Amino acid sequence: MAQEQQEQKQIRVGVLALQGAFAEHIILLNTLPQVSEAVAIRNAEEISKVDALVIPGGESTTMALIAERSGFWPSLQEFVRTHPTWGTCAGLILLSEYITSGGTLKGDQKLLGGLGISIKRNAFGTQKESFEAGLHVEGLENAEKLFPGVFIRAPVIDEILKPDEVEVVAKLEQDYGRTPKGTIVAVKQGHLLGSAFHPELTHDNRMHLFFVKMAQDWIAKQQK
Ligand SMILES: NC(=O)CC[C@H](N)C(=O)O
Repeated sequence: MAQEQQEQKQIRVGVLALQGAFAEHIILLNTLPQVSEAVAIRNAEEISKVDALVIPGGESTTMALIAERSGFWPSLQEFVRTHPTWGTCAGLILLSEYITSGGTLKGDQKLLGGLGISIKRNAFGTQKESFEAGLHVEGLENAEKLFPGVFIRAPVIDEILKPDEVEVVAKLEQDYGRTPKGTIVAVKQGHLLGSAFHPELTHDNRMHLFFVKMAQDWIAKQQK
């Protein structure tokens, strides 16, 4: 196993830099020996040169609008369909198949899709109601040490639409306002990872390591 991991090639990771907290992701990714370089991605040419992508937190509607107006949307969507991608917060929203509002499926926000989940935006309230919660993340290095989950106008995953394919990797461990303990806040499906919280706003790079290893494993499998 250790041998196998050593043989894995370093990967070049892009961070979507249309809007939001992309700089912080680049800094954390660049701390990992598994990453040859982490770079900002703003167009089709730049995305064609990376092995994996992170879509940061920010404003999902703004990111979609910028990508669409600049003509980047189709290649962004194609990349997400075919390469390891991790969405955090607004990024998780963009990777979802559906957005729910009051329990009804709504299809009016432009989404990249790929994760068989439905999502509820701004589920915890406003910016002022941001909070930090210790999380157990399935498969994280030193998993017994809680991961500091930073939630800012965060979405929640309110339904798993494809239970055979989607793996839950983190849940809230206590109630937060109207959002109950047990609410799903991170999932994995094939080459896609999504988290409602912001690991880039911590000094803990274990979620970044988790994604990069998942991406390396997935890429290695495709080449077999
Ligand atoms: N911190 C965030 O990324 C907030 C996400 C934002 N509420 C959205 O809907 O896109």
